[in-house]
Amino acid sequence: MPFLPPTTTSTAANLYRIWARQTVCRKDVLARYMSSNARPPTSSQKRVNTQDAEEKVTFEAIGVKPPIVVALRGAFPDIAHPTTMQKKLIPAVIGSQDILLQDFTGTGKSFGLLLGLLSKSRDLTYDAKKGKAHAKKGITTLLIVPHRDLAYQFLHWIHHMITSSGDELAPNALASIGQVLVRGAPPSGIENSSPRILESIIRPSDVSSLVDNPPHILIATPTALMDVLHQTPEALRLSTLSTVVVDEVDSLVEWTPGHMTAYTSAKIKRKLDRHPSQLKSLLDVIYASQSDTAVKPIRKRLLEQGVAPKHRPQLIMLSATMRNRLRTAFFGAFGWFKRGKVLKLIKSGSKKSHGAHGANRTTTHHVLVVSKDGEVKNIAGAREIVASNDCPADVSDSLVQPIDDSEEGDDDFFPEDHNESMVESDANLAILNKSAINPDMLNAVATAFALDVPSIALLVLPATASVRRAISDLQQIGVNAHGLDLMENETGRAHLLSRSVEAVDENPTLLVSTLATTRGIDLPALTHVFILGIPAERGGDAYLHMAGRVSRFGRSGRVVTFVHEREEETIKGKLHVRDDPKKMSILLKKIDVAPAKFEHFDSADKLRKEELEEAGNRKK
Ligand SMILES: Nc1ncnc2c1ncn2[C@@H]1O[C@H](COP(=O)(O)OP(=O)(O)OP(=O)(O)O)[C@@H](O)[C@H]1O
Repeated sequence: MPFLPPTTTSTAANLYRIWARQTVCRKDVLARYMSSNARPPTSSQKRVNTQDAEEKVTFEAIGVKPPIVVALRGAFPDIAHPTTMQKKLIPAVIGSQDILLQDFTGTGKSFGLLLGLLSKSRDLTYDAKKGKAHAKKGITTLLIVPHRDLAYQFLHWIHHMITSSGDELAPNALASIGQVLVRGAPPSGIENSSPRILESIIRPSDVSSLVDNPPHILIATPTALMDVLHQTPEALRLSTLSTVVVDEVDSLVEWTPGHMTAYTSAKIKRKLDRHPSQLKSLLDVIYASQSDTAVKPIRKRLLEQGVAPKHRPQLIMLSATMRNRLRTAFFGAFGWFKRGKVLKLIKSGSKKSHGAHGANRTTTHHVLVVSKDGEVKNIAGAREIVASNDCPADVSDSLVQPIDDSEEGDDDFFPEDHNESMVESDANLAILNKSAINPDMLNAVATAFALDVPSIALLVLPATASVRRAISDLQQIGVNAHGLDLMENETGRAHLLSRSVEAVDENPTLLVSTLATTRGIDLPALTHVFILGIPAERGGDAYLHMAGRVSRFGRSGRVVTFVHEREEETIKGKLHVRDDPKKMSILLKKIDVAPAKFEHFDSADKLRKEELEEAGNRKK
């Protein structure tokens, strides 16, 4: 639905404000994004470019197979050279060494990983003990992801590469390279996908294509994999695996947080032992040592059936955020990695392109405070934006370095609940059960969206909110809102391959999601992330992942968080204070981010009145 001047009076003031100000400002907005994303290279970029040219580093030179390079050039012409990190990552992926990779969001970890995986030998498995490779037929790589949209994104990248020559794919051609295994009923919007994509997405209840046509790479969520392991383990044939990858690994494992009493720590450990995460159960089957009695029975059964791996497959784990304690646990408590045998590619914390904690310097961060009567203001202390000639972050200067164990931070957190499907299966029930969002907050988002977004933005809701309901509420006030759900929703999918902001969209799109389904998602044309409320649990890491959907690979972007104003309430004579602006300030400080003023809400009333009058005059 396009923005139209409203005719009713109930929310007319707000709607008019959105519509009118959209007309006034959005052309200027585009100009800003176009210029910020098309700046001349900095001296450091020139230096890196010259260095790369001198070294003549090509994807072929680091081991990517020639047909993959041809497909890459056809599908992604702007991806010309590997980055510094990819130069180390790709050869190691193609080889057989275990890898632990931590680098900033949007630096090409997942993409580089995929190029390496596609270049791995299909029919060989490496026996580290004998130092020999064996011929085999089966799944080569298990690529484990936290949610189905990320699985879909990987499949989409593969599909785009192999179809870029324009040739129609033969049946099963994509499925023999990559298949996606996820839970849930096939989403209703999926039928608009290519038939090759459709036949490559399977459910645990029907894994016949895994048996008939085992893919080179199986992309799956841990829950779906465990379903298959319980029901039809022979379909997975873990014995043929040469590599297991866990993307966004810190979102999939649970571990005992620090800074607590021995008693509490032991209690949590007991709980985690009783109810391990799906990923832990799965990796224990593949990597547990023979002495581990807890997992021995399952392994024994699978070994008897000939479906458990006899030899240890290569293990690769990656994420933009991995705390020290977790990395240490991979070697110690979990025992999945062996000390001294892992290639550790760990971000350097370069303050030039990223803050100490990894927030991208080409992102502008804003916090808007919404009062009880719907007034929206910048958070106290927000700095003025100074027009800057700073260039976009040079992804090459996020250097990979040996592990630095001095970055101990606040890791008192537990993993969130991973909901594979963003859109609830029973919509009505979900709408009733999940909490509605304060209309003033949604109005504030709609206003910021209308004023500042040229083409596409992402709204991330708290885990407790109903995505469907928010979409419906936003649509009612004229916002072109859709679920991010890439399988379900063609609107989101359409943006997977758009490379940049090219025009003011007459009717910009607002994609709506929760944190659990935004990790790792790459929508190159995205310029804005709107976050509703303070990121709960692991606040800093959660914020970095949400904010990391923009400013990817040197682009720029804006992140706007909406919080309620400070509230005080006296209950039974006791004063209760909820100070979200203060909490947000503390969170941003921890990750080395200083909020800037969102200019449209600056000295609010005066500016707004002037702009509205101007818009009104133009309309007459
Ligand atoms: N060598 C390259 N040259 C230019 N662009 C690249 C290169 N490698 C990757 N990209 C682009 O960078 C973007 C981000 O890639 P990717 O999703 O792999 O990042 P990531 O580090 O995995 O991010 P996240 O931590 O959010 O998962 C993609 O649009 C991809 O096409």
